[in-house]
Parts: sequence; structure tokens; C-alpha cells
Amino acid sequence: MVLHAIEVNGLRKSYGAHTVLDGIRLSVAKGTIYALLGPNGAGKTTLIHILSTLVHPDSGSARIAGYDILSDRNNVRQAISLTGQFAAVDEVLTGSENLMMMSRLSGLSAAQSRTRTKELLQQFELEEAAFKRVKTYSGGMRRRLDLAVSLVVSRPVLFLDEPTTGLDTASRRSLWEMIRQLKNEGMTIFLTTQYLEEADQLADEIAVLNGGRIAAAGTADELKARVGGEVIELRGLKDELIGSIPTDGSVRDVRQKLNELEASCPPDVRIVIRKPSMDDVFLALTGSSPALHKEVSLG
Ligand SMILES: Nc1ncnc2c1ncn2[C@@H]1O[C@H](COP(=O)(O)OP(=O)(O)OP(=O)(O)O)[C@@H](O)[C@H]1O
Repeated sequence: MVLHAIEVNGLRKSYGAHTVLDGIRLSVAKGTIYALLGPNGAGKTTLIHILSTLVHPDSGSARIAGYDILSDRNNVRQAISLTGQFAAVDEVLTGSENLMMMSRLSGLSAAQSRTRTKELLQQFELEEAAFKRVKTYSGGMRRRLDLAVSLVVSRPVLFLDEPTTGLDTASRRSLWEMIRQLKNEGMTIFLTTQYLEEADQLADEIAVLNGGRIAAAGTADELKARVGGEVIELRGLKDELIGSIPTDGSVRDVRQKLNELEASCPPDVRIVIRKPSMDDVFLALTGSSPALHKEVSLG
């Protein structure tokens, strides 16, 4: 029995002299959500393209639903759905027409296609917009339609490449809910994201991709534990974040850091002590933070 929906072993890919993936090894348990977290250009899309058989790796191997991505490409393609970063829907057609077209292309009869279209419009909250042209849709509606189109035929493994990039908070949350629902239906979901909160909220397991390698992997709590202890946050008069300093949380360490801060900080800086966030994990593992604030270095 195949326990892992996705198994990746030593995948490498370079473009010219640029090594994009430098020996990726990971596994994704069936029925879970796995988030690959990394900054712009880290190689997330490249990995998804390799796993969905669109790009050939230089070396290494991977299995999807038990099928080898190199020697068993057709079976891999039958086992996956893929939603990329750019909408794959026809803007001139309505949402309903897009779903009907994809259903017919996937081999469903006209009657089956109508039933499936209705189900998907309902599942992705697109019933009201069903007969409007896609070019009038909001970003969130397009993403939902895109996801619906890729799920016309239900497959066990779903690849989502940055599913919520560019969406507002409300649309992002609604899409998260739909992704959770797909997991509840038994799907295995591999998603890439630049948003720490997204990985934190959705994923059973998170891997941080940096410099072509998986810098760390684990549950959100395990990754936060790697940063350890607590974080001292420095805030200005309007409660704006000025910086943060990791501490092991002991009285001794906190006192020492506060003493150093007292000597170097303006008097109106306030402090808050809190548990590490995914931001701190990212910063600790990659040396760069996607958030606006910077780690303050003492001494
Ligand atoms: N076909 C290609 N030819 C040359 N270089 C490429 C090609 N595809 C990707 N790259 C390079 O590989 C690196 C990783 O790109 P990739 O799109 O996988 O990153 P990413 O993590 O998905 O980033 P983003 O969040 O910006 O999509 C980038 O430096 C990119 O320029």
C-alpha cells in the first residue's frame, strides 16, 4: 500500500550555471496539506512543474501516488490536478461555460458535465456569477474558478502554485476554507506559498525552501520550536514594530538583552515578549524576512 502521496528523492535542476533545486528530498502523507514555503525565485514553481511532469529534472526521482514521474508519466498525470499561478480559464466565456468546456474535454457526457458544473459552481461559491463573463470577475472569483476547473475530474493529488498570491484578506480566507474542505474530502494537497500565515494556517507539514534546498521541515509548531524560547519585540510610540530579538526566555537572558537595549535604544521604545511566529522561523532559517521588520542585532 502506498502511504505517501508524494515522495521526492534527491531532485536536482539547473538552468545553465544557475542551480535552482539542489537535491530536494521530501515526502507527503496521504490526505494531508503540505506547504512549500519560499521567497520569490526560490524554485517552488520549478519543483511543482517537475512533480507534475511538465519539466524534466537533471537527476533524482519522485513518485506521485506511487507512480514514477519519469517512467510512468501518464499515470502521474491521471493522478493529479494542477492549478498554476496564472489563470487557465477563458476570459470571454462565463464561469459556467468554462466548467462545461473542461468537463466535455475531460470526457464527461453532456448530462454529466451539466451535473459536475452545477456541483462545482456551488462548492466554489460561484453560482451567482455563473453566467457572467470571467473578465468581469474579481481576483478571488477567478482563483476559485481556476481551482474548480482543475477539479472537474476528481484526482487524489492536487498541486496549488501560490493559490492566494495577490488576493485580499477576505478572498484569501475564503479560499483557505475551500482548500481545507478538499483535504476533508481525502485529497492530498501540495501548495507553494510566500505567505507564512498561509502555511501556518493550512499545512499539516511545512518545508522551507532556500538556496535550492529544504532548509527545514516539520509542523508549524516544530518549526517554531526550532527558533526556541521567546521573542522580544521593540515597538515605537504608535505601537509600530521597530525590530525583534530572539531570547531563550530565561530571566538571565532577557535581563542581559534588556540591559544592552537600554544602552542602545531611544527611551521611548517599548517592548513586548511573545512566542516565535512563522516570520521568526523564516528569518532564522533563510536569513531574510518576507515581513517588513528586521531582526535587531545587539552588540
Ligand atoms: N525555463 C527557465 N529557464 C531559465 N531559468 C529559469 C526557468 N524557469 C525558472 N528559472 C529560474 O529558476 C529560478 C526559480 O524559479 P521558480 O519560478 O521556480 O521560483 P519560485 O520559487 O516559483 O518563484 P516565484 O514565487 O517568483 O514564482 C528563478 O531564478 C528563475 O528565473
